[in-house]
Amino acid sequence: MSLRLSDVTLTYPDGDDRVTAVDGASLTVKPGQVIALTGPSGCGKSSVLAVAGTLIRPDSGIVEIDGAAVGDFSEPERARIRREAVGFVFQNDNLLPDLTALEQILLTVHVRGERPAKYREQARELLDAVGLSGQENRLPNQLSGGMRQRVNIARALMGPRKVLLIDEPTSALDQARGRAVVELIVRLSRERDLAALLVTHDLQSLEVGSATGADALVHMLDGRLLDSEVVAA
Ligand SMILES: Nc1ncnc2c1ncn2[C@@H]1O[C@H](COP(=O)(O)OP(=O)(O)OP(=O)(O)O)[C@@H](O)[C@H]1O
Repeated sequence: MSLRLSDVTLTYPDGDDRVTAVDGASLTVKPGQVIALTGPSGCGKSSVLAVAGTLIRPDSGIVEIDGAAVGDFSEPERARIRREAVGFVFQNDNLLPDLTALEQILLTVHVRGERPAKYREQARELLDAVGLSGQENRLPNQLSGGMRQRVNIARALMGPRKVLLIDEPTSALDQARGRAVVELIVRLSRERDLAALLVTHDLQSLEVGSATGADALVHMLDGRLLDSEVVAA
């Protein structure tokens, strides 16, 4: 199992009190599977991603990445898992204005303390995989919104990834481009055996249960995960 949350609860301080953002959530995402998570603003979707990606320790419950219970890990070990095994795609592409598409991807290698030169070919292959071959020397302001999001996705895939966590990837895109980005995430997750958890309000782009769409849609309300609509075998 690549990503498993078991009875996870997360609270945040709220004045003298605490607010419950995630309330006993359990979820399994298998390798090659894309599970979409949806629900009203403030229901806890981003908090689920943060816990799943080891950015926040939950109050209780177990988070397993590739079979390892990461709650037992020290902070440096959790940081290593985050750098190596987990790819994040956020709503805004967060690309650095002075770096080319290829350099954006190689930056993740640099951050891991490795020599980027060794990974140039792999970074080029990733740009090919997201449909950006020939665009590697472009700066962000020379790319469209959809292309920037593709660089963002390629960057999240650099390294020995097991889990892909995606927060509202289509919010800055029109519907056709949004659908293409979801299709891309689904295709790459299946090809690379990644467990992908995708938060979105954009239900139209998901095409749940179709060949190119998410495998299942899980609704969230007040910190709780409700039944999923379609669950792939
Ligand atoms: N750092 C924080 N400190 C205190 N409360 C927080 C913090 N982050 C989130 N919350 C609260 O936790 C709850 C869940 O927030 P979260 O951002 O996970 O929801 P969401 O479903 O992702 O919302 P949105 O769709 O608007 O991004 C909300 O009540 C929110 O106000």
